[in-house]
Amino acid sequence: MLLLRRLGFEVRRQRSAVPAAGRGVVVTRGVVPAGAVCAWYPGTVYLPGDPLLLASIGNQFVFACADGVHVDGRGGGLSGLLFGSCAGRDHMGPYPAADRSWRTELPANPLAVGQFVNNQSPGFPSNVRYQEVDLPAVPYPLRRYLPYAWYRARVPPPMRAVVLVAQRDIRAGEELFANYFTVVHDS
Ligand SMILES: C[S@@+](CC[C@H](N)C(=O)[O-])C[C@H]1O[C@@H](n2cnc3c(N)ncnc32)[C@H](O)[C@@H]1O
Repeated sequence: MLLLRRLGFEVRRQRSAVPAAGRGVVVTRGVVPAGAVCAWYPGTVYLPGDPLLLASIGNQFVFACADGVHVDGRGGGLSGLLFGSCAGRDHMGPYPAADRSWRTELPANPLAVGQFVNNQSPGFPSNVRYQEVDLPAVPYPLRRYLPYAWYRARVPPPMRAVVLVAQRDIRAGEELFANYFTVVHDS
């Protein structure tokens, strides 16, 4: 409801319209205007060379950025444990280092569901695109809202984020589809 009031739309995980594709992300209310950020792709962020092999086994949620950085958006299993561990390691005094709730069915940031956006396919053309964003130094009191943790300790800013941007107006009832092989990088 808050999302609808603030942004004019709401997105949720739901069964995909694509047969056998599992769940996807659907606009459930309002309209996502063209150019709006409509989801975040959360996860543990791996720099090139970081050991992702074990966490990537059977994992459909590893997002490869154009520069060799990877975001592991799987909320369960080893991936989920690693995210919790890295976020716990980076906790600073009273300030959580990250929003850990994206791994649950009720993420505190309702936009942190981008890892469930399905790939375009015949009859289901893409209506969103991935955009990599390098966030400048985020003050500690605000990091609790970010669904990201570095795998590696003590990585200086910027923090990598991946968001999904609407390519056109997307109306209630429509599912979000991306092209898994197209990424835009902005610093
Ligand atoms: C990042 S996950 C997306 C969320 C996934 N649908 C789920 O329910 O967990 C990517 C996986 O979703 C499925 N998927 C995505 N797009 C698809 C499509 N167009 N057709 C069939 N399966 C798809 C594939 O199994 C793929 O490996």
